[in-house]
Amino acid sequence: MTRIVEVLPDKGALVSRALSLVKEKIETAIADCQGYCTIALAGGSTPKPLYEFLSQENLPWDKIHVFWGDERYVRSNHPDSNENMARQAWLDRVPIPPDHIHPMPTGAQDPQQDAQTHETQLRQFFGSSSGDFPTFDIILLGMGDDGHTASLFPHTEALAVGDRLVTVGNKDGQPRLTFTVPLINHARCAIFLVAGANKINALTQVFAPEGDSKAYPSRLIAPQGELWWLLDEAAGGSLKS
Ligand SMILES: O=C(O)[C@H](O)[C@@H](O)[C@H](O)[C@H](O)COP(=O)(O)O
Repeated sequence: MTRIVEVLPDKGALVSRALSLVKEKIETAIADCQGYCTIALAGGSTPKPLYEFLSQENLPWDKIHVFWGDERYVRSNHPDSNENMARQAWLDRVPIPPDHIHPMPTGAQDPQQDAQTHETQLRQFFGSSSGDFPTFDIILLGMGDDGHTASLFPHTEALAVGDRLVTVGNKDGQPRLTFTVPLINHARCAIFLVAGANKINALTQVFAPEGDSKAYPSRLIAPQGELWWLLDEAAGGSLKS
């Protein structure tokens, strides 16, 4: 794993840097790999402006496949849905083929069943048999002020799932669907976008040489390729010293 940390002056600069990096990684994936790019999106508030900027780009949309690294267990038209946010901010505004958009299913009223369904969908897309882990070109991640990422929350069972691609996360008793740690760690490139002073403590714990990964699950993220941390000064300024 190669870790790159960039601290940007403010959130606007972070989003601009993220745009240039994501565009670069998309173009590299299309050129270097299989002729298309697979990108998994993060939810939450930080990446939304990035998605809005991506909607204004002229990218080879027919060579891009979009997935989500986690999803709240709500209908896709719910205001809390990560799919809904990304479609409104980006995907509904560009000519990406509809079958290039691969949302996590949440309609079975059974999170375990939907997690298994998406696992099957991923394995079919990547042609990967059970036991191995497909490689996403890009996985975008946020980090909560508790150190969670995707829907891998502190001290939950999802952190220990090592034989699946998708599992059920748990936030305060509410189910979510999430990529597992090993799936994220098989990525060519994982990119954290973290902004705001409320993330200082969690970042300090995640970057500490020693620490409790169960308490700060973002410590578990170590992709086989590149791990990028794009931070604003408010969140990551103290890490520079
Ligand atoms: O579904 C989600 O909410 C995200 O996947 C989650 O992991 C998010 O990235 C963090 O909670 C940070 O959220 P903010 O970007 O809003 O701080």
